[in-house]
Formats: sequence, C-alpha cells, structure tokens
Amino acid sequence: MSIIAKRGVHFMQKLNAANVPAALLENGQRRVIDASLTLIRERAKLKGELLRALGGSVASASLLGVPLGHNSSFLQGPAFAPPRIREAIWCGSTNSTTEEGKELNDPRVLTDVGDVPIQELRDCGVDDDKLMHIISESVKLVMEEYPLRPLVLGGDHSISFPVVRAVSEKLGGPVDILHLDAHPDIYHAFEGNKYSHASSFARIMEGGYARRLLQVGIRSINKEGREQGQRFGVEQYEMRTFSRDRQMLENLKLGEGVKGVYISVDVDCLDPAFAPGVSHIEPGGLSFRDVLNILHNLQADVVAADVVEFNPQRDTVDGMTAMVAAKLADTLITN
Ligand SMILES: NC(=[NH2+])NCCC[C@H](N)C(=O)O
Ligand SMILES: [Mn+2]
Ligand SMILES: [Mn+2]
Repeated sequence: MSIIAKRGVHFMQKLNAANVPAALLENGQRRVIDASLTLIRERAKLKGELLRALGGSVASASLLGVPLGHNSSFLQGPAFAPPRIREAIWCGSTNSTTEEGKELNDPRVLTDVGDVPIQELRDCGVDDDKLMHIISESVKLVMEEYPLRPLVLGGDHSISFPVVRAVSEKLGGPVDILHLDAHPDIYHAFEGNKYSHASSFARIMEGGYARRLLQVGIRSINKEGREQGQRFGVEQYEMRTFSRDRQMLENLKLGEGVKGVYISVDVDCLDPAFAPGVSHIEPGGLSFRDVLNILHNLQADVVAADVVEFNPQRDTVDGMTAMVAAKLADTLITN
C-alpha cells in the first residue's frame, strides 16, 4: 500500500475512534472531490481551447494518469506508474517522433491533463464507490473538450472499468474492446472485491458497455475465467494458439456499427523478457513487435485507450519496462 494510503487508513481509523460527526467528513470530502475534478476540468478545457485555436486536429490523445494500485491482488506498485511512464515518454534517450511518424511534441498529437489525485482522495477517506465515480467523471471531462481523446495511464487494471463506463456513457452506447493481457480479468469478484483488477471486465460486460470483447495474449486462465468468458460471449485468444491466430489478429477490423473502439493494454500481455516490470510474471507471452503489429494494423476508430499494470517497483534498474509502457502509449495514439 502507498505511504499516503497507509497514512490515510490510520487517519480514518483515528477519526472513527474519535466519533467525528459523519457530516463533517462528508462535507470535507465533497469539497476535496469538487476541487480534484475542477483541476482536471480546467486543464482539459485549456488544452481543448488551444487545440481548437490551432485547428487541424480531429482527434488528439490526451494523457490522464490514474495512480491507483490498491485493487491489485498481489502487489500495489502500479500506483507509482504514471510519472514513470511520462518520464520515459519524454526521456532524452529516445526520439519524439514515433516509428509511425507521429510527432509527440505537436499538441495536436499529444497533450496531458495530469493525474486523478487517487492517493490524496483515499487519504481523505474517499471510498472505492466514490473513487470509481471520480475516475469516470474525470474521463468524461476530457472527452467534453473536442478533439481530446483519453489515453489513460494506470494504475492497476481495475481502472479500466470506470474508464470504459465513462467512454460508453459519454458516447451513448457500447464500444468494441481490444484487450491485450496474460489474464482475462473477468472473475465475478476476485478475492471478494468487485473492483478487483482481476474483475474489471466482468463489470464492463455486466454493464453493457462493450458489444465485443477480444482478449489477446491469454495464458493464465482457469475454469471461472473460461466460464465467465462464455457467459459474456468474450472472444478469448490464448497464447497456446497464437501461431495459428496471428494472421487474423494482426489484421483486425473492429467497431463497425458501434460508437468506437477501446484498447486496453495490460503490460503483462508481453513476455517477461520484454516487460519484467509487472506484478504478475507469466512466461510465454507476446513479443513487443507482436503487439506493435496488432496495433499498427488494427482498422478502428480508437476513441480511448489505457496502459495498465506497469509496476515500477519490479522494473530493471535502467527502467526498461517504463520505456516499454511509454512506447505502448505512443502506439495507442492513433489519430
Ligand atoms: N490485471 C492483472 N494483472 N490481473 C492479474 C490477475 C491475477 C490473478 N491471480 C488471476 O488468476 O488472474
Ligand atoms: Mn494481466
Ligand atoms: Mn489485466
């Protein structure tokens, strides 16, 4: 658990012991939540105004960090990922032009509205129901500023539920989802937690926020994962048949007849040889080039995306997985 969160838990325990009036806490939390959303709103509004003044952009990725790790079933290091990913995106060792020729320094290609202050909100005793609502509202604030499209930096995979919910609600209907992961993350409530990072796609499918869900890279799945996949009609592509499925997966066309396509990339979809800085190491994964082939060749109107489960506390000393997460984020800029 993060230092701030630990302090928050102790703080709340002391408050409860002192019988502080509930109304005092609720009013204070409401002020902090409003202030948190105001900062996201004003940042998004400024970036949107600048892009509309510049002209020439119909879709522009905008980074939104969600430093949340407490819904992880094993390690909580993903809470520290967003600043490490930004550091790698702008690292002087790399090139600000992507291999597809996107110029990251052009605000019409990439902007940034900062982080949702997750740990600070938890320090004020804000519970997960409210926290997930704040994440959804933050995503909607970005989408309200045309031509911004959210490119969300996790955080553990639990954040994909409130993000996809927001995207679907804002667009007025379901999307198609391309989900790259070693895990299906579709347990009903993993370890009894409905917001678990291993249950986010159960919440998404229950909510009707996705028409199609294609899961690629799967190699850690059990009976419940398969049964839940069948229950929701999930198209699960496991690594054990990737050599057979590769041709189709590297030429996907998604989103016809729905509001758009959402891409969720769990960094552990990659083989640990390419991305050791994750909490759940599962050998036999995708190569980085496999992922680039799938994303570069995808025919879709990508309305939003996320990169999740990078754990800086497990990375190599030279920050290799931070750079992998950064390049994944760059590749998800599809405008
Ligand atoms: N988003 C993730 N990394 N999920 C990991 C889930 C791990 C869990 N033990 C499982 O059986 O699937
Ligand atoms: Mn995973
Ligand atoms: Mn996952």
